[in-house]
Amino acid sequence: MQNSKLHTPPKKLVIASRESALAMWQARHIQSRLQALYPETEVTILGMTTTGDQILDTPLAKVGGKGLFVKELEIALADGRADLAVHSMKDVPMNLPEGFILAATGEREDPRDAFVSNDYATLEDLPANSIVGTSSLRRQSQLQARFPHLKIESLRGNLQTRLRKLDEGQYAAIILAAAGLIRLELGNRIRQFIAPEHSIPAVGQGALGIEISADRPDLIATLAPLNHPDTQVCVEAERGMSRSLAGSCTVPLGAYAVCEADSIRITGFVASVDGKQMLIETAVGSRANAEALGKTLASQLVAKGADKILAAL
Ligand SMILES: NCc1[nH]cc(CCC(=O)O)c1CC(=O)O
Repeated sequence: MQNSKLHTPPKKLVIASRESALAMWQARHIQSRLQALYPETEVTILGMTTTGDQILDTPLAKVGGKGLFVKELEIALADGRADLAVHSMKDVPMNLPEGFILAATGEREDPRDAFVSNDYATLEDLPANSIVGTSSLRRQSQLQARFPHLKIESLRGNLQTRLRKLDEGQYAAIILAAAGLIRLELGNRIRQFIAPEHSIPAVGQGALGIEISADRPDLIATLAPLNHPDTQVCVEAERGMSRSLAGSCTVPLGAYAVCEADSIRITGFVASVDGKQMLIETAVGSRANAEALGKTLASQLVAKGADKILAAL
């Protein structure tokens, strides 16, 4: 933290953000942190629409995945309209395009998936053939493994859109990330938090990513105080696992890491979409090499046959 006193921040900082309510909450959160750190700096937000926000009728797995939510923001970073972009880490591709780096990982909110329903208090209460909305293959596979009698249907759109579709009666229940609901003060919509053992979260779920152009190394010291070291190493381990398995939102895969004193404990899974094949492994290793720990976990999964499950997709 002494750094922030020693180094001179820029006079202006522009934050690129998607315009969804959650993205804007996250951008404003980072804006106020920066403003508190650097009262002399003018910190503004540049709101933008991304391709991912526009294609709402197709599951993400089919339209090309995570990159769709970050590309327009990266163009703004590259051409100097913005200095930093704030993302949900979950939406950040495993490999950033050349010329971009993650400058900081912001503290994780609750990483769990949440059960949201107007008619049922828990997943266990849903009658056979109930329609559950989610477009995440990760959520689908884990739900179907425990509740093969449920029907999963696609559900896209930002949080408000998804809640509206639930309220219109198209679904008996939907599954959302608790983090987004909590941040938008919609935590009262959560009927049940699904334990990470039952729904292993998405890589990076609940964490924030701060991306900059690799041509702006001057910003690294400016943004360093936003980094949350425990979140950073855990997300690094999760991303190491996913990267190693060439993971994206096109495959049913998840990983969740927690810090324990000097080590990290990470649990990850790979499954078939119907959840009938499900591999879950845990690895514990040093914080000092989080990415390598993720790779170790990936090789444990591969040793159990993960590559066969992934190839069959
Ligand atoms: N894929 C969209 C997305 N990206 C981040 C979040 C939630 C917040 C987070 O994980 O940080 C969501 C919505 C959801 O999955 O319900």
